[in-house]
Amino acid sequence: MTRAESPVVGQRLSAERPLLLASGSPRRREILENLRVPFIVRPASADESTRDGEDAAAYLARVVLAKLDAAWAAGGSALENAGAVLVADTSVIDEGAILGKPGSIDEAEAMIARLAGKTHEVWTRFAIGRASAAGGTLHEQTVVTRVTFRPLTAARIRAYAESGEGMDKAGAYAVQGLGAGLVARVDGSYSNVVGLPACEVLVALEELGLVP
Ligand SMILES: Cc1cn([C@H]2C[C@H](O)[C@@H](COP(=O)(O)OP(=O)(O)OP(=O)(O)O)O2)c(=O)[nH]c1=O
Repeated sequence: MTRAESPVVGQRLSAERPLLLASGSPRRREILENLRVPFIVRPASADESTRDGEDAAAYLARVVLAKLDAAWAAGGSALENAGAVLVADTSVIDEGAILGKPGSIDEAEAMIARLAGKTHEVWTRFAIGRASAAGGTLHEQTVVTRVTFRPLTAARIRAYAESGEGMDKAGAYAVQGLGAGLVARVDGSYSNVVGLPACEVLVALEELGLVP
C-alpha cells in the first residue's frame, strides 16, 4: 500500500460533491451503493492486456493507474464536481499466472479446468485519486482473497463455461452467481472477489476524511 504525503482531502463526499466511480462494473456499483457513499458512475476503460514478464503486482499497479488516467482524461463537469475518483481492477492469480477475462467459451473452459480442485487467489487493487485537473493518487491498496474450487468433472466445467456467466469476469467465473456451485471456500474478503473490497474501501474513505 502506498499513501500520498497529505492524505486528508478535507471535504466530505456529498450529493453535490460525490465520489466518481470510474468503472463499468455493475458489481462495483452495487457494493458502493450498499456502503451508502454518495457517488456517480463514469466508466473509464484502459488496456487490460498482460505484458510479457509482468508479474501480478506490476500488472495490477499499471492497469489501475491507467484507469485513473483514463478517468482524468475524460474530464468534464462530473469530474470537476467530484470529491474524489475511485477505480479498481480484479484479477485471478493461479500459481503466478494472471487470469483475466476469457476471450471465448473455450478459453473460459480452460480457465475453470485449471482452477478445479485447487486454491487460487483473487486480487483486487483499488485506487482513490484526486478529482482535480492536476490528478494524483491519494490511496492505493491491493486486497487478496483465497478461493478454493471443488473438484469438477469435465462435463460440469463445460456446462458452466457454456452458461456464459464468466465471460466478463476475471478467471471466467462469478462467485456471486451460478459459479457459487464451483466454490468450496472463500478465505478473506468476499466482496473483494466480486470486484471491490467493501471494508477496505470504506476504511480508506474514512482515513481520507471523505466519509464520517
Ligand atoms: C472472480 C470474479 C470476478 N468478478 C468480476 C469483477 C470485475 O468486475 C471483473 C474483472 O474485470 P475488471 O477489469 O476488474 O472490471 P470490469 O471490466 O468489470 O469493470 P471496469 O474495468 O470498468 O472497472 O470480474 C466477479 O464479478 N465475480 C467473481 O467471482
